[in-house]
Amino acid sequence: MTPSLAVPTIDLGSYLRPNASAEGKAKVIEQVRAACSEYGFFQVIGHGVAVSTQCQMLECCQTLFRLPQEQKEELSLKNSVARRGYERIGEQVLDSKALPDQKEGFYIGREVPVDDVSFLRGPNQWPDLPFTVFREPVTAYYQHMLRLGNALLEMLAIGLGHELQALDNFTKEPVVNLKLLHYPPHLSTDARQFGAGAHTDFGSITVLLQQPGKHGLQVYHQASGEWLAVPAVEDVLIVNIGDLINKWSGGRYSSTLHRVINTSDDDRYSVPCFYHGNLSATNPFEPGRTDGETVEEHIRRKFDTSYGLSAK
Ligand SMILES: O=C(O)CCC(=O)C(=O)O
Ligand SMILES: [Fe+2]
Repeated sequence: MTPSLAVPTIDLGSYLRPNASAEGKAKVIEQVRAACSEYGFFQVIGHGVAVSTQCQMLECCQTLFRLPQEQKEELSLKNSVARRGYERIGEQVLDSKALPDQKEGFYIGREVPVDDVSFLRGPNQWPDLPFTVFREPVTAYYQHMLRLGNALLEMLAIGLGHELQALDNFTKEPVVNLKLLHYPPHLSTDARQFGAGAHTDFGSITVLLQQPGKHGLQVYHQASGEWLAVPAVEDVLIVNIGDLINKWSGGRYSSTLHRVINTSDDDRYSVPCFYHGNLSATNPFEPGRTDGETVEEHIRRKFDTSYGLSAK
């Protein structure tokens, strides 16, 4: 691997701080713009999420995935119109040329009343764990992701030369989903086996929390043709562009291939947060240009393919 190549690290403090100067904000926006066009990925510090909040979120992963298998299966996402709940190992195929993913997952999103259920909107399937052990810390982390996601979208929009009002419809009641993930130790010697096969993310942006020291994420760098390892470091979150922003930015922001091989000899937990946006929104940046597909149509297609619900 070329030693100088690495996914850039950006300190968001100069943008997010309440008294941030216009100059400080402009610098962050430019760093984000440059990272999104070359890598489609960046590492963030100064994001405002306390280390203790991150640790609690990762502990929730461990507690959840250690529940008996049948208890997890009872919460299967297949029983949920809103697509909340449990995905067993091998249930998702992110790369159709690879073997099924060696990971189990659990989707949690905004809690919507039972009488208003539709695709990606509805109640969560909470596991039978004490409120303070699971639901409370997960909900607290979710609120942070919502705030950070909205701020990142502002930076992206400004970097593309748009007014913040462009985001108004798109960020109204947005669909934002956490996915708790568990990768068991990687034992297979088959080169087609990954924890998560090579894929681009479906939605707008993803903010990823990794368990410190449990490395495994690799990002494809188009210009050099190399897979770059992104280390799992305490208090560093990873941000990447999804297919929607790639399409809506006319390819100026790249939604980059990435994959996971758990290289840690141990269980690996991670929590991506997928910011999809308002389900009925279309391209907020250049309405009328691109295909007019709504967020809902796009995400439904991607979901159905990767869970084998429709012809590939
Ligand atoms: O677990 C990770 O580090 C990344 C997971 C991922 O890329 C995904 O779920 O889309
Ligand atoms: Fe991903």
